Amino acid sequence: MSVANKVAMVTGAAQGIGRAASEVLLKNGASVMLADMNEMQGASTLADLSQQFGKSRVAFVKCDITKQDQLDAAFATTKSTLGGIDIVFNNAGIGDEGNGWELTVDVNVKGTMKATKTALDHLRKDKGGRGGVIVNMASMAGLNPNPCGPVYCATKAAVIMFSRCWAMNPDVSANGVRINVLAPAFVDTDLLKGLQGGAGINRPDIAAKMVQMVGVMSVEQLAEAFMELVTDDTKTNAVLTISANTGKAYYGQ
Ligand SMILES: NC(=O)C1=CN([C@@H]2O[C@H](COP(=O)(O)OP(=O)(O)OC[C@H]3O[C@@H](n4cnc5c(N)ncnc54)[C@H](O)[C@@H]3O)[C@@H](O)[C@H]2O)C=CC1
Ligand SMILES: CCCCC/C=C\C=C\C(=O)C/C=C\C/C=C\CCCC(=O)O
Repeated sequence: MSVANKVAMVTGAAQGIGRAASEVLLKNGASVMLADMNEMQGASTLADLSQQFGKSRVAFVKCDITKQDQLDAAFATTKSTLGGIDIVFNNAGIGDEGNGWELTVDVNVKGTMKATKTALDHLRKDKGGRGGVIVNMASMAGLNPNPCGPVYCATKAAVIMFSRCWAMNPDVSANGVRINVLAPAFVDTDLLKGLQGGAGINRPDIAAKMVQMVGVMSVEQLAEAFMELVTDDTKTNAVLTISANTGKAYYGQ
């Protein structure tokens, strides 16, 4: 599927991987709603991307994915501002193993689940949508256990299983929706800088060794992998792993 003239909504789009994915969608002719809870960073990213791609194809909506009313409003605004919705990248996520561990569960698990269910309500043809594709952001940490982030790893494992169960539901495929998962290892973003700073994780010394051993990818590499899951119509219920040292591989294939 070509993304030209399609409409996408990307959560966590104000920076990092979400911003890079939004940029590549725009480069390939899509319109993009940048959804993020960080209004200040969102406004700055919107200003940059509007300058590059024009004001008519990109917009920002404040959306905390843990809040159902904000998700409902974000989807409604996407449709009214950009003329529909075809692609949803549920990318927003955090990693805090310390005092904020429950928020990690709320954002990564409950937020992603809420956003997926809301996306299905807007994309499914039997619900008035026009079909499309949902990509949910997990992590290789959801497939490979490590001692640094038990909560984070568990949340990403939940994202993988939740997404795969929905993807294989015949009511989803029969109504034109594909669901895929992106599961990267380390990427050069603020989230990784937090990990490298040792904030909110267990055994930062082990985490530092893992990062050194596995290597770090650019956000552009992630944007390219995301586009593969969006544009390849044969991909549904696919979990694309990607890491600096081993490259891309489809889990279980
Ligand atoms: N950076 C890495 O090494 C890896 C990141 N990931 C995943 O990629 C996704 C994006 O992470 P990065 O770009 O690295 O992080 P980042 O910290 O640079 O960007 C995350 C964005 O999500 C937004 N966000 C956080 N909580 C939110 C909420 N409740 N509602 C809406 N927006 C929210 C933030 O404001 C921020 O703009 C996350 O799900 C993360 O777990 C997965 C594997 C590796
Ligand atoms: C681990 C604590 C989480 C803190 C959040 C910060 C960064 C998140 C990074 C990731 O999601 C990637 C994490 C782990 C990668 C897991 C395994 C790497 C193995 C890769 C390989 O074998 O090539």
